[in-house]
Amino acid sequence: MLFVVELGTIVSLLLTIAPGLFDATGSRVYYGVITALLAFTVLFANYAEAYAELEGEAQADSLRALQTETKAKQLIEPDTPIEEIDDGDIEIADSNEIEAGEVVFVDEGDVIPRDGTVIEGSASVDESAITGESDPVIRQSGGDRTSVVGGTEVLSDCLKVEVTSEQGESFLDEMIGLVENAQRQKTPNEVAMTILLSGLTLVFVVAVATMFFFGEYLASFTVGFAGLDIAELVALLIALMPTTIGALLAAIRVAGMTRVTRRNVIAKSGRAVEAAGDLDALILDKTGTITTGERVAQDFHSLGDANDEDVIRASYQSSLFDETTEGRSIIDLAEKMNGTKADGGQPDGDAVDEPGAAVEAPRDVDVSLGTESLSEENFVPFSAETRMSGINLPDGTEIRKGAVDAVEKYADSAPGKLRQPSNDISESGGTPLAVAVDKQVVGIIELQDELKPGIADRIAEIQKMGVETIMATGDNQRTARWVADQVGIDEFHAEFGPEEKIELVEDIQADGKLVGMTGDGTNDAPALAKADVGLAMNAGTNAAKEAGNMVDLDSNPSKIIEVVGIGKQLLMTRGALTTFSVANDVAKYFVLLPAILAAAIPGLAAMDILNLSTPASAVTATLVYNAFIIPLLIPLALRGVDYEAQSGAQLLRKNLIVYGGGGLIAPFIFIKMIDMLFVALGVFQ
Ligand SMILES: Nc1ncnc2c1ncn2[C@@H]1O[C@H](COP(=O)(O)OP(=O)(O)OP(=O)(O)O)[C@@H](O)[C@H]1O
Ligand SMILES: [K+]
Ligand SMILES: [Mg+2]
Repeated sequence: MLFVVELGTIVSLLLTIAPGLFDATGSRVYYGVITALLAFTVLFANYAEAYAELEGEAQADSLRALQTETKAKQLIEPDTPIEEIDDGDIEIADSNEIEAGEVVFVDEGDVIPRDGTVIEGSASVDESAITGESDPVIRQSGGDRTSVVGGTEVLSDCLKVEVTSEQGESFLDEMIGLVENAQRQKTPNEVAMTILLSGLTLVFVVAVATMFFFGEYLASFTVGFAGLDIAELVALLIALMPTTIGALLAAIRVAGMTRVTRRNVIAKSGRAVEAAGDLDALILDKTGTITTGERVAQDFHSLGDANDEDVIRASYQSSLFDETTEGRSIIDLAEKMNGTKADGGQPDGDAVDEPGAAVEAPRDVDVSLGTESLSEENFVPFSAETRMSGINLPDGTEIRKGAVDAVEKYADSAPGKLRQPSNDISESGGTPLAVAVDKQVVGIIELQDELKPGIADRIAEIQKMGVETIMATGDNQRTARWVADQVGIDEFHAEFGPEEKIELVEDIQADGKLVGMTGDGTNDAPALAKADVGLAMNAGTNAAKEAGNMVDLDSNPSKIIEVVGIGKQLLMTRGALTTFSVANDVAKYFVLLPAILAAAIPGLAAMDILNLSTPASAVTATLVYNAFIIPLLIPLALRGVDYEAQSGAQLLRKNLIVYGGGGLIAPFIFIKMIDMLFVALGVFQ
């Protein structure tokens, strides 16, 4: 399209130099003015594109500024336990010399040399360099918070990190490349739109060319009419072409991506942002997305012949090497209860973590937690597939804890009483974990989580946008139902492992729908990769970050709700400006046609509702409007049209009225005003 405008500019430039060319009759000044206005159109359209590229460079530069060179403490013997590491075990190296697979020690105050996975330790890390968020975050081995980003600083405690990326291939390097690329790359919708615009352009070229020959034909028998003016026909062609939207497409895309980046989300492609705006369904997991994810042990319940001590001891032992949030909290609670008497919380001499610390349910227990002989080799880590974790004691005793249905299947016998207490826990939104010793269920651990503040409102907002909300959780049916009811989610699936999550994504896609999903775990990675919008958490695992097409640097899974809003706004802005642009073109047609053809067909004067001073003034005023509307609309393209959560049909209607109606009227008003200005200034008289 821009090419046609450029050609038109050349034609009118030729006329300016040699006004007699192509039998034209206008003055050199007139053609000069037309040439200048066409050149401005080209300039403004290029400016909008160039702006898009500059913005991409600026974003890439700000990411580049985060890359720092530091010293790394390489571990000579990677297996050295973290608490035994001293100066003799480390070798200082430049961070750029470290290779993937090597293990480094990062102490309090050190900068993490490169991206990696925490393999031992738990520390608070200042990630403000990449997230801008000043609150430190916890990074720890095991669970879903294992990934660390090079350039961030350990504030307290220390970590053993296995480096996962080669020099120049870190998360940031990759993001820089993606951001630079994404700014230039057209999205599939944009490509489709460009093809449509090119098609329209072709139709207009043919139509206007036909008009020229029609003019020649009229001239052959009309006295005093020498044919249509070539420069005026070029002006008509360019006024008719949807130049406005063509020029603004790139700026609209970049503005959308910039808005996403400002929310601390890195979108790997414009396509991802656009897809977010078109989502039909959104899959959210429960723990950590709808709830805070701080699923903490509150109480132990014994069942059958077992007593509280048995349950606490078994829970404690099975959690000793369990580095998940749940596992750590079980250890905390068991240590608190051990040595806390019901009569006043007096410690009785055994190991007490925080003397006098508030305990939810003080018990009269004194458990020998019996951990002396346990070692990590006997530990059975939690997995989302088994939904259990545990330990095998040296004497052969097997202890398992996990989701009630999973433990029931695993155990030989479950006391009949198991159902009632676990249902009670679930029906208040808690998660019961059944504990089994030698395949006999001995009790239940009560975990409690909290809903994220404001989550119900955010879900309602998504639903208002016409997006179906689906919760898929590994937790049990009752807990899932309770949470789903609390937050008003449309549909929920419980007891879902990673396989079922992928199948769910595929099932929805099979209906031709676009699906979004958030996740952080290695187990979410396949489903994240499958989803049309996969928002991975920066704090999550590296597998998830690679699989998703967006990464949230703040690791806030409900951020996808904002991304959906931004995507919708992007699509709406594009829709609104397209409507406006096309309506403009229709209006310009009715201004120009009578002006250009009046000499040939006097009857057309009736169409000239604006009653413009002269045909030359009409052509010039239209071209002024056509060129300057582009820079005038750049701010709107960048800011985005006002947006509120509404269904697609409502939005479409509003769009048509505001931007379609406005687009029809605006040219008439402005062109008339420019014409009046010309009259006042005495031009074209
Ligand atoms: N450390 C653990 N040891 C044993 N069982 C666990 C542990 N953590 C969680 N579980 C049980 O396994 C179930 C499945 O966990 P998973 O992480 O797949 O899903 P979730 O965290 O409950 O839910 P979501 O999919 O919404 O994040 C949990 O609901 C819980 O019953
Ligand atoms: K136009
Ligand atoms: Mg989980």
